[in-house]
Amino acid sequence: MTPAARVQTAIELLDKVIASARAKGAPADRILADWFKSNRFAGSKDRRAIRDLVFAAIRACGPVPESGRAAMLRLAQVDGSILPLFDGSNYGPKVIEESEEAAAGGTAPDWLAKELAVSGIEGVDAEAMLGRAPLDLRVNTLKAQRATIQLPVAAETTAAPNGLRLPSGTPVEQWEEFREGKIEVQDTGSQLACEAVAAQPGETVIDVCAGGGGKTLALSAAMDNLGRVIASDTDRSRLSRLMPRAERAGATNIETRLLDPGKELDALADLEGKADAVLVDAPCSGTGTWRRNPEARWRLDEKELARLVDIQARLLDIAARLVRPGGRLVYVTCSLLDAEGAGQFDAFLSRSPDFAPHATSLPLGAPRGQGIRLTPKADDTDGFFIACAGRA
Ligand SMILES: C[S@@+](CC[C@H](N)C(=O)[O-])C[C@H]1O[C@@H](n2cnc3c(N)ncnc32)[C@H](O)[C@@H]1O
Repeated sequence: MTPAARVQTAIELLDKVIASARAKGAPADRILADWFKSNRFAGSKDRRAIRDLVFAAIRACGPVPESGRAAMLRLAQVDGSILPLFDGSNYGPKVIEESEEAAAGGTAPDWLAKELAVSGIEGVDAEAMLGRAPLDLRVNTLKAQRATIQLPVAAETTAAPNGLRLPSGTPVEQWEEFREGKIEVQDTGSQLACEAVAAQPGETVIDVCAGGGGKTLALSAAMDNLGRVIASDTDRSRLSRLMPRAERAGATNIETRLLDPGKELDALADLEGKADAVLVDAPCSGTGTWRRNPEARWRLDEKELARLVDIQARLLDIAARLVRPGGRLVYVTCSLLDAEGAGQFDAFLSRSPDFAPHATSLPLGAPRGQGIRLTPKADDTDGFFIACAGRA
């Protein structure tokens, strides 16, 4: 493909990404993967170039762009090499007309940029939310040790006790060490959220929003397979991915429970007041993960944020009932918004006289409210809010 044809293809894919974000449909990654699968004429260099163009254009636009072409014109304003490719050549984008306008830049749609600003994220902190994420691994201590594991390429250690860092795009999923369950792909922030649970061998730990089990597996490893990890979620398909992963990781103390939305406690009733620790890795806006999913900011609106804030509050109250006296509750969101983080946790503490905040000591992050916040800018991790409270 010519460079101009790659730009035109990226424009057409951006149209699909924008439409999908508006309809809350498939993410950009999936849209690209589907297109590459059904357009085999695009070689690996074309695919890489198209992918880079699509994601660079997404990052370059703040609000949802009018069209893929407007998004590419915005990228052309910040990357001079693209402008001459609007040359009207065969398969290339047509020449720019005088009346054409580029999409607006910025970090996010205005309302969201304001929410971030009142949460202390603006300027360089906001820009870093759209940087590129490294590839972080967690060495699974059920099968290997960070100090001795041999990997095909050299990796840096991270601030997480079992963490390693590689350049993004390293094909770790093809490595034998991955297939053997010695390593898991997990962002450093996510690993530190598991550290905050301080799960001990022999304990009963509930991971209320376990999803595909990224954190569940880390909890099980921390417990050396001793005790119980109960992994629950309302999403059957996510939860169904957990047990095959647990098998690969050699994690044998995990049980799963599918929850009924609105009646979550029904499937957990036998554990009321019994858990040593309950982790609520709550559904959230994901504003901390834009480095990986930059178009996620186009999916969110005020109504959706309010819906998530309500669910988080409800899940905190459910989780509180599961904690035994003397036990602990850990609240985590991969969001940088106070409404989902410090503010949400303060509100929980003020309506829960049985619970008092616990100091959380982590090697990264800065205090925010009663918890700790990790940011892409300061910590080079996904953005996270992490807080812990103990039950009297
Ligand atoms: C941030 S994700 C969890 C990620 C997971 N803990 C991990 O580390 O891979 C939030 C999860 O909450 C789940 N969820 C949404 N509503 C829920 C509810 N009412 N009860 C339990 N889980 C819920 C979602 O299905 C999603 O898997």
